[in-house]
Amino acid sequence: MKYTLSLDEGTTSARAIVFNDEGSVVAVAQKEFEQHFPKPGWVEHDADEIWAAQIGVAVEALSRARIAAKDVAAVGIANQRETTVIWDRTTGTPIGPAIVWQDRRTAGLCDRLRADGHEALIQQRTGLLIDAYFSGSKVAWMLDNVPGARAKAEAGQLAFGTIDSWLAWKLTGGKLHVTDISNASRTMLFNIHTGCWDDDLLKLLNVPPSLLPEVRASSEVYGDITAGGLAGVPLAGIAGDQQAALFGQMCFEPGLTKNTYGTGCFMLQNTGPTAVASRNRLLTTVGWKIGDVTSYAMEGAVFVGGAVVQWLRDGLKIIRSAEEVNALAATVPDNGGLYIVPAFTGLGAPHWDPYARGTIVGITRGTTAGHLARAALESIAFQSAELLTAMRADAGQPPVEMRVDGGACRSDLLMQCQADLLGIPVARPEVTETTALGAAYLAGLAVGVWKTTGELAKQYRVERRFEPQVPADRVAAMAAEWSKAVERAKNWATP
Ligand SMILES: Nc1ncnc2c1ncn2[C@@H]1O[C@H](COP(=O)(O)OP(=O)(O)O)[C@@H](O)[C@H]1O
Ligand SMILES: O=P(O)(O)OC[C@H](O)CO
Repeated sequence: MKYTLSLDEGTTSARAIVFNDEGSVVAVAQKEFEQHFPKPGWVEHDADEIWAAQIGVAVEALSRARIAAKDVAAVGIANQRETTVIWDRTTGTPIGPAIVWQDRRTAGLCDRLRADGHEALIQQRTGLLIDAYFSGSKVAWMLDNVPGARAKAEAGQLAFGTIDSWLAWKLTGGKLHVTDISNASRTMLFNIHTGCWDDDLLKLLNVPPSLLPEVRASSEVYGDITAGGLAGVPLAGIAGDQQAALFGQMCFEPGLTKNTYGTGCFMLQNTGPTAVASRNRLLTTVGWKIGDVTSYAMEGAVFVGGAVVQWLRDGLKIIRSAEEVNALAATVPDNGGLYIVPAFTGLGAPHWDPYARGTIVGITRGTTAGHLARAALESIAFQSAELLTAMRADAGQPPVEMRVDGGACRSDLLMQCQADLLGIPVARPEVTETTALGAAYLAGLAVGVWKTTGELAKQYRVERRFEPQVPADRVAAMAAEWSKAVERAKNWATP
């Protein structure tokens, strides 16, 4: 039996999962790490804490699977994307906290780039819209705000990486400074058509090229791991977690689409070897590169998805665990006219408003905690439905079903609501750890555990399909109410 090990480094926790060659989960280990919110709109992680959590759970997963490093054919990484780390090449020490993808501190810089007329160039080269979400402005901020950073960067002493690069560096004791093309495509510094870092964009953001990792394919042997517990195992797969989930959902053909319900929600459609430019404020991104072939995807990103449930748990304290939201929401037959727009860190696609903030509208004397729970779950489904509306308007091939995964897809209530609002079936697979599965597949393909994507596609199994049950005119009325609520949330915080 050949095993693959996935390191699934998400926004709130590091997970390690051992898969067998049938793509089934053999063992899981998970550790949450701390979220730092030093100022409104700022979100930071400690990169050293992430590394300690990740290597810890990797060792624990092997032990739970009762296997050793020698039994592992390959390791794959799937990571929270865009989150930016800069570290000293000699000491391996981060120069400051990692700036997380949700962080809005660079919204002003992004406003200036837009005002100076760079939007069209950036969209054409990178497939992205100018937004604080992506790594480029975060790198610029660190170089300009961490004392001494710019001089060190110009002297070639610093390395930049998204979390995949950071983990690859740590796993190999500083031998590898690499990223994969799917992660590079989220930096706003990378040309998705030429497959190279873009000199014009590096100049625009004043980022010295010496900082940058080497861009590699998503499935290849990058090098052997040296870190204790995994020593000798090849690192052979890297992808951003959302692209990894698209791969793990076996969306190998153009038109196949998935939505992941984690901290945020990320809807991606495979568009094949063509980078399709969006006319509806979605993103064009690299799905993966295997051999010489690059596959592209169209993406809609919602910043707060499952995290609204965490807010009910940790902020309002009206539930004790995430799954309790479902029982609480079931105490009411409908939302009673209540809408929560969880724009806690602004709004992503298709609105792209960094100054939007969370809003609750429609409160009456009859509003209960049950209505809040229901409105929270519905907000996840409404935001995702907006993504599909944009995707339908853009895509040559509107999706015929939505493949779902991520922590919050466990909620049957949410999935039924989602099918109703999307108007297409929602398919929940048996293995919902599709992010990790995608990274395992990418790594396993590189070392011959599996030979082709056709072989992988045979492993796809649906656990439950949710069919739309609400008439289209009722859905349209609900969507109109939601849009009114979104307008109330927009443009609230002061730039
Ligand atoms: N049964 C559930 N019902 C609704 N939401 C849930 C449920 N279980 C987990 N969640 C939500 O899913 C999210 C966790 O999903 P996960 O895929 O682990 O996220 P991430 O990879 O972003 O850290 C949390 O935000 C949590 O609130
Ligand atoms: O950690 P997740 O699963 O919420 O994913 C975060 C995304 O990669 C951000 O772009």
